[in-house]
Amino acid sequence: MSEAATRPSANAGALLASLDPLLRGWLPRQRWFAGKGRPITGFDLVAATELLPPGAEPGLLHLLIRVHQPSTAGDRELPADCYQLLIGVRTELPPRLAPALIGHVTGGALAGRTVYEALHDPRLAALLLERLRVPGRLGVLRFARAEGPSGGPTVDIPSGLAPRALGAEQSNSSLVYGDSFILKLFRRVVPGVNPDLELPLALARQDCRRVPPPAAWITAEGAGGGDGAGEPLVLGVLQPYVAGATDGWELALQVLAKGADFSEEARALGRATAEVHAALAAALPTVTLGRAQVELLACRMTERLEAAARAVPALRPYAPALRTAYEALADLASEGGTGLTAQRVHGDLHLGQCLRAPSGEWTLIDFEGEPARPLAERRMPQPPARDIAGMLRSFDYASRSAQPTLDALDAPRAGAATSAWSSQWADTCRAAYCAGYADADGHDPRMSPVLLRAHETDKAVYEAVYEARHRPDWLPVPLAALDRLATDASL
Ligand SMILES: Nc1ncnc2c1ncn2[C@@H]1O[C@H](COP(=O)(O)OP(=O)(O)O)[C@@H](O)[C@H]1O
Ligand SMILES: O=P(O)(O)O[C@H]1O[C@H](CO)[C@@H](O[C@H]2O[C@H](CO)[C@@H](O)[C@H](O)[C@H]2O)[C@H](O)[C@H]1O
Repeated sequence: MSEAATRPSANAGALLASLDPLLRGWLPRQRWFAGKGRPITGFDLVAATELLPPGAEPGLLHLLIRVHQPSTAGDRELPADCYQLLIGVRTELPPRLAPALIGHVTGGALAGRTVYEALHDPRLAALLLERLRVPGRLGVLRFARAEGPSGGPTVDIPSGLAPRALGAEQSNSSLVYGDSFILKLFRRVVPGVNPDLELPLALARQDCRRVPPPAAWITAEGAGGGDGAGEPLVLGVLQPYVAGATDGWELALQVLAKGADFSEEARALGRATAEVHAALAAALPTVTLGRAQVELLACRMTERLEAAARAVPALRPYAPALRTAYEALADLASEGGTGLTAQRVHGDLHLGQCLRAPSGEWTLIDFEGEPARPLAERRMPQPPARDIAGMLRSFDYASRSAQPTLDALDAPRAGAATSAWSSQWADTCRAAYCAGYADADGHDPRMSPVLLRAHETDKAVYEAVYEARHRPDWLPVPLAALDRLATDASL
C-alpha cells in the first residue's frame, strides 16, 4: 500500500461538513442506527482515516462520528452515540452499486463526488481483509491477529478470498470472505473491552468448540473521547465462517411452517448453552450472590421496567403486575442463603444467535450482549438464567411470528386452533431446551422458577423497548408475552 493510502485524513473537518446533509438522510434508514425517531441535530468527527485517498477511484474513508440527538420525552439524557462508517468515494457509481448509494456531494471537500456504503463494493471489502492479514497501524486504526502460545498467528488467512456483504439486516454489518471467514463490523461503538471479542477469545483458550475463535480484529486507539478516552474501541472481529449453516430462527420458522416438531433441536440447543456456560465459568470469575446482590438484581430489573414504561406507553398497563416477578426474586434473598451464582454469560441469547452446521452441531455467536445496555453492565457476571430466559423467549417469538403463515396454510382451522397449536409448539420447545440444559449441567433451570420468571420478564421488557425502537410492527410479540407473564405466575 502506498504512503498516500496509509495516512490519516488531513482535512477531516471539511470532509464531515460535506457529508453532513447526506448522512442526516441516510443514517436513520439503517437498521443498525439506534437513534430512529429522534432528529439528528449535529455530528462530531471522532476520527477519520483514509484507507484509500478520496481522490482515488474508488476512495475508502473510515469514519468514527458522534451523532447528536435530543432525548425523547421521558428518556434519560444519553451521551451522543459514536458510529463506525466505511464510506466509498467515486466519481460515478456503477449500476451494480446503486443500492449502496448514500448520495452525491454538492459542496465542500468532496464536492462532485458520489459517496456510498463501502461494504457493498468488493474492491473495498477485499482491501479490509488485506489489512487484517498483516498486523499494523493506520491513523487511529490498529489491525491485530490472534496469536498462539509461540507468538505466531493461530490461523492462516489466505489472500484474495472473494468478499460478499451479508444481506441480513442486523445490529451490525458483516462481510463473508470466500465462505471461510466472516468479518463483523460494529456500528455503534463504545470505548472499552467488547465482550464479542473478549468472550470468544476466552472460550478459545478453553478449547470450547461451540464458538468460532477470533482470527483477527480491528480496534481504534486514542479515539475514545470523554470518559473512556484512554480505552480502545473494538471496531471489527474476523472469525471462521460456519459454511452452509442455518440459524436457529430460520430453522424454527421452517419447521413451524411444516407443522413439525423442534424438540430434538431445542434439546441440543439446551446442551450447547450449558457447555458454553461451563466453559465461560472455567475461563472467567464466577461469584456467589449474597442477599444484597440478589436484591440489587431485582432492583435493577425494576428500574429497567420503569424506564421501559416511560419509553413505551403500550407497556404501562402491565407494569404493576410485572413488578411482582421482581418482588418474588427479592423475597428469595430475604429468605436467607440464595444459593445463586453469577458468571459471564452470552447476554443476548436467542435463536438467531445459534447456527446449525450441516453436521448438525450447534454453534453460538454474537457475544456482544444486548446492544442497548451500557458496556459495564453487559460485562458483569450474571445468573446463567439470563441466557436461558432469552432462549425461552425466542421459542415464543418464533411461534407467534409463524402464526400468520400457519393461518394461511390451514384456513379452515385458522385463528384459535393454529394459535393453540403454535403455543403448544413453543411450550414443548421450552421444556426440551431446559431438559437439554439439565443433561449437560445437572441442574434443570425449571427448578428455579422465580429466578427464571424474573429474567424472562426482564427480557420481554427489553424486547418491547427494542421493537418499539427498531421494528414497531413487532411490538405485539413481546407485549403478548408480558400479558401472559403479568397474568400467569407459572412458566
Ligand atoms: N461464524 C459465523 N458463521 C456463519 N455465519 C455467521 C457467523 N457469524 C455470524 N454469522 C451470520 O451473520 C449474522 C450476523 O451476525 P451477528 O454476530 O449476529 O451480528 P449482529 O450483531 O449484527 O446481529 C448471523 O445472523 C449469521 O447469519
Ligand atoms: O441484533 P442482535 O441479534 O444482536 O439482537 C437484537 O435483535 C434481535 C432481532 O434481530 C432481537 O431479538 C428478538 O427478535 C428475534 C427474532 O427476530 C427473537 O428470536 C428474539 O428472541 C427476540 O429477542 C434481540 O432482542 C436484539 O437484542
